[in-house]
Amino acid sequence: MAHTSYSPDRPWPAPTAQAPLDAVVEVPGSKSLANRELVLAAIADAPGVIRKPLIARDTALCEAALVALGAEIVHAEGQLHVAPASLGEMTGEVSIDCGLAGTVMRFLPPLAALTKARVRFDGDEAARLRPMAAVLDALEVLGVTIERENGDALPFTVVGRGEVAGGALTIDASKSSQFVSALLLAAPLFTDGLTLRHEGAELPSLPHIEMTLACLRARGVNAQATGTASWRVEPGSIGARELTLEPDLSNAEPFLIAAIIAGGLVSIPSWPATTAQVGAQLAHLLPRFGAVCSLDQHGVFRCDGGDGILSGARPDGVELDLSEAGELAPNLAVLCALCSTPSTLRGIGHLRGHETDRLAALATELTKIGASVEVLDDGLRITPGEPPSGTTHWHSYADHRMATSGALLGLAIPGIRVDDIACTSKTMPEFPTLWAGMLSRKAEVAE
Ligand SMILES: O=C(O)C1=C[C@@H](OP(=O)(O)O)[C@@H](O)[C@H](O)C1
Ligand SMILES: C=C(OP(=O)(O)O)C(=O)O
Repeated sequence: MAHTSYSPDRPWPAPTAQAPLDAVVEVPGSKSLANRELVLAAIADAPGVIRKPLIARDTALCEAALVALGAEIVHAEGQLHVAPASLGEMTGEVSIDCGLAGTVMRFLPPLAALTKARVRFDGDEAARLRPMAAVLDALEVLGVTIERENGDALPFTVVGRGEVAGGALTIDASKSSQFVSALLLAAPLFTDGLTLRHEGAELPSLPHIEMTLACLRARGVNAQATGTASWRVEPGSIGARELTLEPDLSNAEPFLIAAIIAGGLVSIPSWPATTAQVGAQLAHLLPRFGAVCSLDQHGVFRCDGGDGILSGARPDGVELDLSEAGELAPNLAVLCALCSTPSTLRGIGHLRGHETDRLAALATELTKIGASVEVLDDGLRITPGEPPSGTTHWHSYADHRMATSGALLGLAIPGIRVDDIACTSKTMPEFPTLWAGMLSRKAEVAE
């Protein structure tokens, strides 16, 4: 897999923006769609094809896990061909590396439960801190044996019996919507399907659950929300598909925000007219910071940052509820630190269980660049300050969105060094190249 030559020992000098931008950025495929479609293709009733597949660490791990469970996956001429697994026939000892991918550690255990194998899951050191209880407890309630080595977290072994009865289940998904998605994705193969209910403080990232339902329905599965926090998936076969992956709209975010900081225009082609991706919310989130956003009939999404923050035109701070769009929060937090007045981001307490504790990480790193950050129960209060001169070491915490946040700050603040830009390979190995390409395209400045 493509990696940059930067590493924690060789920090990435984040480039500053020298002029307003005029760039077209082709963003690779959606991680969330890719790993849902990979999982569904691997348990479908016939072979399928994914065009424009995402080639990144999270998808590579998902593919390897599905192959370990018996699927056949072949990359050929920019397409991915998937021959489904016969889960019920799989026996023996299987080992699955989840890396740091939430979608792998949550989506794969219910599939493992449908095998007759012992499937051990582990991942990066940081992955062992990510919440898993709701999926593990749910599988146990459904009669699956889980051998736990670390309490509620990775590593653990799923001991499959070749079938899962399904039926009615209540879980607490307040720490991650992926618990709900994980169970819904496997539910058509449960003998009685699944009637699932969330009971808990809040339910984050609702659009990601809607994405799961949409992916299931596109394959002929009867999958519905039956209330604001309840769902029903009927048992039955999962249809095979040939599909083209949409670009990752959440990974478009740092490029679009770059236009707000540097000024000028950033365009993203192939933006879907309708989509289940939460990144579509950027169309109304970015105008809160003064951008003008539009989507034309050819599928080009444009973010016009006008003169840009670098010209001295700093937008007012914002009050945002990001409970639906938590994955957009780190890059928006950076933008808040460059505003003229304080901002509050709410609805994102669950970011403590993401790739790192993102609330703590953002507070620590933004403080280094002069902001005052208060960590709230469910978010962050960010008061902009005076950036230091000299070098600032921006720590990525192995988190791709912390790394892109550092790159964004570097546009405005000289001397930012991102310690691990290569961790963007989790969902977008091309990030450093795309970033450099974007910055090399400057707007014509009228004399
Ligand atoms: O299902 C998915 O693809 C995702 C769901 C969300 O997780 P949480 O509900 O844990 O925030 C999101 O933040 C993550 O980036 C991807
Ligand atoms: C939370 C994220 O990832 P994951 O799918 O690993 O949960 C993310 O990409 O912001």
